[in-house]
Amino acid sequence: MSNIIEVHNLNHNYGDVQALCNVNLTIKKGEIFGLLGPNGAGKSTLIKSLVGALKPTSGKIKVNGYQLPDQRKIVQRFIGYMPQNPALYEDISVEENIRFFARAHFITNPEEKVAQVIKFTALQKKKDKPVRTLSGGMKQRVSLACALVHQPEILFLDEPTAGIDPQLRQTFWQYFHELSAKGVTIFITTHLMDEAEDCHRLGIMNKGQILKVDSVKKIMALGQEFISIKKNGEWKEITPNAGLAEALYPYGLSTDIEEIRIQHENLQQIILKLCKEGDSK
Ligand SMILES: Nc1ncnc2c1ncn2[C@@H]1O[C@H](COP(=O)(O)OP(=O)(O)OP(=O)(O)O)[C@@H](O)[C@H]1O
Repeated sequence: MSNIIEVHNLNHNYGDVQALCNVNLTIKKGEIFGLLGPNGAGKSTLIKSLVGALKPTSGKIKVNGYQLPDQRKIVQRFIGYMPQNPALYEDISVEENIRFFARAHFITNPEEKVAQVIKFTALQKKKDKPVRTLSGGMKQRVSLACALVHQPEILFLDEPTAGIDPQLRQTFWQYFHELSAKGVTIFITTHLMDEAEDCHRLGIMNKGQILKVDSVKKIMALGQEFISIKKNGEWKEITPNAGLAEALYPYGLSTDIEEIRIQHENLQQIILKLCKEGDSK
């Protein structure tokens, strides 16, 4: 798969705050890439730089071969961006909002595309309602429809499912997988670990730096195993340094061992560990 996004030595300062420190990253065409990290890690700043909304302090960004921010007018034609807070016109209808975004992209057959995206995001029943009358989750759905109406090749989603119910989250992820299967590249930030596990690759960010980029499987493999053994009604925790068999050997297989539980560190714990390791460097 070819690289659709290339970031070299990217830095961004807001006055004294260094929000991005020497970020290097490549994103492959058609992948779902998840960017994770604690609050203030720099995720939104990176997304805003990648959509051409922020001028970097230094470094290079290439999206589909075009340089940012200089060629942002061209880049913005084939990318979609769903910001963290929906940027919608509250007093006009759902359909008029989507039409506005369609016209802003000068697409051919705007009415056809508006109708298609309303159907895709299942907004038919709400299309005539003013946005201000919608719930937060519905507004997120409209925001997604606006980001999709010009059929972008790359979709940037900044916490698209924050504050929405599990059913709608599932629907959104169904859309993301459908789009990815059609070759759309998806760059997403999330704090939700089940969503992160649905991505093809993950980037872990902290304090403006990318600490790790790898497949979900390889990042999960960084986790440790913990063994809990219940003997005579009491639990004892052991952390195997070598193999499982070696860790269990001293306990034998006697009948007074009532239960053995083996747990693997979860993604959240692995991310926290990577951030802590990064802090101590
Ligand atoms: N407009 C701004 N002016 C000054 N500092 C800013 C601005 N926007 C962000 N920052 C700072 O830059 C750093 C990175 O912020 P950013 O919003 O990119 O983080 P984030 O990882 O997206 O956080 P969150 O998970 O809370 O959305 C933080 O220290 C933040 O306070």
